[in-house]
Amino acid sequence: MNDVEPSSTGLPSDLPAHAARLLHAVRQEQPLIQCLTNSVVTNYTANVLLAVGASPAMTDIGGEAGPFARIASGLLVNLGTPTPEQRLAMREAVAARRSVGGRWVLDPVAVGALPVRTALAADLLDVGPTVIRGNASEIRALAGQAGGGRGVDSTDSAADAVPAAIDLAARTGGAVAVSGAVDEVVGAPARVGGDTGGAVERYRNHHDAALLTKVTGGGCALGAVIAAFLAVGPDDSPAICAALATGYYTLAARQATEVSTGPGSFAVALLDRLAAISPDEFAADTGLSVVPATATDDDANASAATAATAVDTAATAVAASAATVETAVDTAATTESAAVRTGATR
Ligand SMILES: Nc1ncnc2c1ncn2[C@@H]1O[C@H](COP(=O)(O)OP(=O)(O)OP(=O)(O)O)[C@@H](O)[C@H]1O
Ligand SMILES: Cc1ncsc1CCO
Repeated sequence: MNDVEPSSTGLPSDLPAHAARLLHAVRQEQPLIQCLTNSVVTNYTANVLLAVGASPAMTDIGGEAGPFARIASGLLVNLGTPTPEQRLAMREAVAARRSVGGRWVLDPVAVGALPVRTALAADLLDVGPTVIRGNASEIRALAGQAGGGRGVDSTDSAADAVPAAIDLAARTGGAVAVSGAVDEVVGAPARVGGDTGGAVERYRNHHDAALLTKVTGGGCALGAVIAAFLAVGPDDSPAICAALATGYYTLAARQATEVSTGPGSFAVALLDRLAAISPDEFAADTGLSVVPATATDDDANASAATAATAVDTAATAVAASAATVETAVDTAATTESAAVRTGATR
C-alpha cells in the first residue's frame, strides 16, 4: 500500500515528513544494497552508500548474484560496463529478485547507440524494474523514442524525456527518475477501467549542482541511493522513494558546491554532506515540487514547460505537516550463456 495520502487537491500533503522518515530509516536500518555496477564508478558508489548510512555489497558474479539478490535489502543494476559475466549475473540477479517480490533499480547507461547493452536493457525492462534511473537521452532511447545520447552523456533535457518516462512507467508499473539540470520523476499512470490512462504521480527536483556532472558516476551513485530509499520505504510508492532520494542527493550536492573549489574537492565534500545532513534538515529543504497529476495523453513536455504548477513542498510542510517473466529471463540467460561459451557477444 502507498502511505502517501493524497490531499484534497490530489497531491501528497506531507512530503517533508516522508523525507525525514525515510532518511532516518536509512540511517537506522543500514539497508544492504547489492550493486551490479560499472567498473568506473564502483568505488565511489560504495562510498556514497556508506555516507548515506547504507551498506554496499558489489556482488556481481554468476552463482552469487542470484542468491544474494534474494536476501539483499536493495538491488541496483547499472549497465555502464556490461562484461559477459556481468550480463549473466544481472539476468540471474533480477530473476531471483523478482522471485521474492523484491524491488530493484535499473540504470540503462548509454543505452541506444550501443547494441549489446541496448538488447540487455530491453530484456531487463521486461522483468519490471521498480525504478529506472537515467539521463534524458537514456530514458528516451530505452522507450524507443530516440537513438541515445553522446556516449554516457545526455543530449536532451529531462523535460524532453517526460513522455518517454511516463511510457516506461506505464509498461513496468514502477517509476522513472530522469536526471538533468532539473530532475523529473514520474510514477506509473493510475489505471482507469483496466487501462493505464489515469493520473501520474510526478515530482520535479530543483537544484544548482552542476559539479555533479564533473564527477564520473554522479548519476550512477544516485541509482544506488534510490535503491536504499526503496529498501526502507516498502509501503511508499516507487516514485516518492526515487524523488526523495534525488532531492536528498542534490541537497548534499548543493551544500558541497558551496565548500568546493573544483570537481576533486566536490567529490569528497559530497560524501561528507551525504553523511552530515540530518532528517530535519532534509525535511526543511527537499528541493522537490509536486507536479499536479496529468493524464498520459496530455502533452507532458509542454506541461513541464508551462502548465505545471509546482507546489513548494517546504511551504506545504508548514501548511500541513512473475512467472512468465522469469521464464523469459531464463531463456535469455540460456541464450547468452551459450553465446558466451562460444565466444560470441550479444
Ligand atoms: N546540466 C546539469 N546541471 C546541473 N546538474 C545536473 C545537470 N545534469 C545533470 N545534473 C545532475 O547530475 C547528476 C547526474 O545526472 P546525469 O544526468 O549527469 O546522469 P548520468 O549521465 O547518468 O551520470 P553518470 O553516467 O556520470 O553517472 C544528477 O543528480 C543531476 O541532478
Ligand atoms: C565514463 C563511463 N563509461 C562507461 S560507464 C561510465 C561512468 C559514467 O556513466
